[in-house]
Amino acid sequence: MTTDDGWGLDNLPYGVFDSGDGRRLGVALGDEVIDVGALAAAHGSALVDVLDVPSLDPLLAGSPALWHRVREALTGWLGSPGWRTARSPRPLRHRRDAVTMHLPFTVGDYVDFYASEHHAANVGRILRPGSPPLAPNWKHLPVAYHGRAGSVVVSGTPVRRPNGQRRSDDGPPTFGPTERLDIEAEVGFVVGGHSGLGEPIPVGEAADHLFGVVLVNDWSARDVQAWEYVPLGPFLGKSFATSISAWVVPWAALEHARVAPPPRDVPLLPHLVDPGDAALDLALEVRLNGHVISRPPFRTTYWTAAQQLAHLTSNGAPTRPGDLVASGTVSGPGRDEYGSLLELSWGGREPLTLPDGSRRSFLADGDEVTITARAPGPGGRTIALGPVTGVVTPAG
Ligand SMILES: O=C(O)/C=C/C(=O)CC(=O)CC(=O)O
Ligand SMILES: [Ca+2]
Ligand SMILES: [Mg+2]
Repeated sequence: MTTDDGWGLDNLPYGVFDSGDGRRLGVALGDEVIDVGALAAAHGSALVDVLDVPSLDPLLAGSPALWHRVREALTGWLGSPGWRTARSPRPLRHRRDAVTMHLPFTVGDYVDFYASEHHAANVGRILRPGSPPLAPNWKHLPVAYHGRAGSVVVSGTPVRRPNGQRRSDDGPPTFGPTERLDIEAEVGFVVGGHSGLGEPIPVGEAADHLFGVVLVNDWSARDVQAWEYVPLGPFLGKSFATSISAWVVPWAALEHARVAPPPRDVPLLPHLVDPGDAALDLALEVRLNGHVISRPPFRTTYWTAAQQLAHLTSNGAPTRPGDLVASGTVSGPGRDEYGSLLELSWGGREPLTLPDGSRRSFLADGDEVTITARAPGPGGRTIALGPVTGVVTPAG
């Protein structure tokens, strides 16, 4: 382990691992996963109640004060010399590449935003040429739809090409394997605590409800989506699988990544005016079969997590621990900064050529997609996020 591989003490992302005898909560440190339940037990800490458990759920149900206390304790224990030899009920350390990772928390409600202006404008240009790239509402509220929590899967889960109904140019629609299977590189916010029915979260308090961040690949079947989504929005074209990284980076670890969002072009209604440093400087990288195909810069995203949470509760809708709020596809202004193949191949009209000579507009069976990210940490060090990875398997 080097001190700046992004997996140092400044990060300590949470995950659920199994080293052969069941699921346990851990944190990643270097190339190891630390059994935090065993660590808390070794210190005789009452935090075993939320750490010696098979999921992040108990911690997510707690308060920001508890999240802070846990992080302080972990940083203190793991930062003290000799921690590796502490007497513990079971091994404290496992190699990260030798354990199986599971979904780290029970996903509550899943909402998918559309917060990147570059992405939304590109999609408008590709799918609705002749109309303004952005709909009239776009700069007044963060557009979103409710997704399907039950098909959120952990990184590494194979993604089967979905069947669906597609439009046909010269006859009735057909049903079969999607021919336009796409990725969407996104950032997901993991919500903790509760906000009650009828109790909107003020934009200035939204950060108190953000436990951490995952990377998301919101796999999308573009042909199914295009045919089905008028007028109610995405349904089966996006509900077959959404992959999230196994590691949840604590919100507190991203303190040094907070930056000002892009300038707002139109005045916002008061409930959406967020604090000046509410955006995050995350540099994403998307690989297809090992080759980098895009580097989306999350800091260019127009709507922040605080605005998304304020908007989604502004009608009094409650939140629950484990809600997943995804940013929507992250695209930057550059051609090599787009977060979907729809944009990278410009609607399929300009296929990508991979270094092995093969060409792609959309995904082929056997393709592997991996998204990672890095953020600035304290002292010039970095914080690693991800990976979220998945291989496409043939339709059933
Ligand atoms: O504007 C459209 O017709 C389609 C938009 C999307 O598919 C984007 C979406 O689902 C949200 C996102 O990830 O940005
Ligand atoms: Ca999406
Ligand atoms: Mg999806």
